Amino acid sequence: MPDTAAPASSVAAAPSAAPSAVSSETGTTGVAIHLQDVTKQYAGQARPAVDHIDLEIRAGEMLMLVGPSGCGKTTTLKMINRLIEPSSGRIVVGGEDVTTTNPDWLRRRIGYVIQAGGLFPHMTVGANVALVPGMLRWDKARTAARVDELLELVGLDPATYRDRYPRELSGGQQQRVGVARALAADPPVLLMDEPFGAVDPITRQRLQDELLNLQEELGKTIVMVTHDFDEAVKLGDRIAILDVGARVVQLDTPEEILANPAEDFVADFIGKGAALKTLSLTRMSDLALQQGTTAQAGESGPQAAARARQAGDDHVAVLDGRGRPLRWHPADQLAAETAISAEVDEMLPTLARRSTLSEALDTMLTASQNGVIVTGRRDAYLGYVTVDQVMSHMTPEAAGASS
Ligand SMILES: Nc1ncnc2c1ncn2[C@@H]1O[C@H](COP(=O)(O)OP(=O)(O)OP(=O)(O)O)[C@@H](O)[C@H]1O
Repeated sequence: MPDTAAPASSVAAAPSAAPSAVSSETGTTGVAIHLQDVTKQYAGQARPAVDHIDLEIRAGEMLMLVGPSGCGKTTTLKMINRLIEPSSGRIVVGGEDVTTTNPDWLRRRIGYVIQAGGLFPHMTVGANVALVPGMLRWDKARTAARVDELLELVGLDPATYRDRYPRELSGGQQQRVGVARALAADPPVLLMDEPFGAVDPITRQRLQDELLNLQEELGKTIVMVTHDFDEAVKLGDRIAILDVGARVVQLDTPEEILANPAEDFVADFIGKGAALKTLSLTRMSDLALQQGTTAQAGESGPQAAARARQAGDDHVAVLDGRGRPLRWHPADQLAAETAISAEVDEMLPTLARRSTLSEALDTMLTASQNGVIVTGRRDAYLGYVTVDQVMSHMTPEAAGASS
């Protein structure tokens, strides 16, 4: 992957009239992208890196590009925002032929995220996120509000992180800032080139979950290059499997690719574990969530305890003011708290509703808990599932049926 840092003009987003808020009501949602007979011939290379590719990416979908090293994934991705100029063919984004568009303008309409966030080390987190608003000449107040809103959106407390430098953040936090920066001007399209390639497996899983939750809220069109087929299965609405010259060997849902690989090439690529991987296709959202009793920090303990007793629950999920889970608390102990404390259990096992059942089992085993909390948009509590629910879903009789 011939990539190091993103040039300033490639970091993100939308035309100057873009709305300033990211929310399901006002946010810009995805648009379709169509690569029509696109070829890239690099100078001095015997064969085109991308050879007459035709690819339709649907509005609002997350499309994963996978394939062997050097098959042209990154070249295909970068032609969409013209970081690489196609040699021939047409690329249509949101109904508009962008092959003739001013590339700078185009790159502001298309968010771009690379490994480790591609942050500028000499700029604070806030300044990194404010890059595109700066280019679009937003005024100070609007930019500052937007920076805080985006940091919040990607799960970083603005007051804590806004003035830090990238070196003062973990890899996962840097990656979140990279996503915030790419979303700054609310672009309809996000291009992601191995965004989670540089982080450890646990952080990677968390970032994937966060991206799924974020995407549920934002509905962008996301095109992502990954080396990791499991990541493609987990995140992709559809997966494009490419061979040399970016030949599209199969373009379909993860379920369909695993069940019916189009060619021996695909079967080899997805590996012998395909049958097992189908287990990873069942998501938490396929299970009936248990609602449980919830209580908000600050409210009366005895009242919450009484609600739990009435519902027959011996534990209560304590939530913060935004509905995010803080901890599990034994109901009988709550009865002694006049106002329920906002104490956080750092080890509380939580998963996004689009996480897979194998991840749920992993999480429960790691935390030695027999249940896991399921969160949705902005990490808000949705309910929980128990280890028994997960196990019963994994028995052969349950395959194909939803509980
Ligand atoms: N700037 C360049 N000049 C010449 N050849 C290049 C250039 N960039 C990429 N290539 C070649 O084009 C082909 C496709 O490269 P590309 O980076 O798109 O593949 P990829 O599938 O993303 O690879 P990887 O998975 O290893 O990142 C490779 O053979 C590569 O060597």
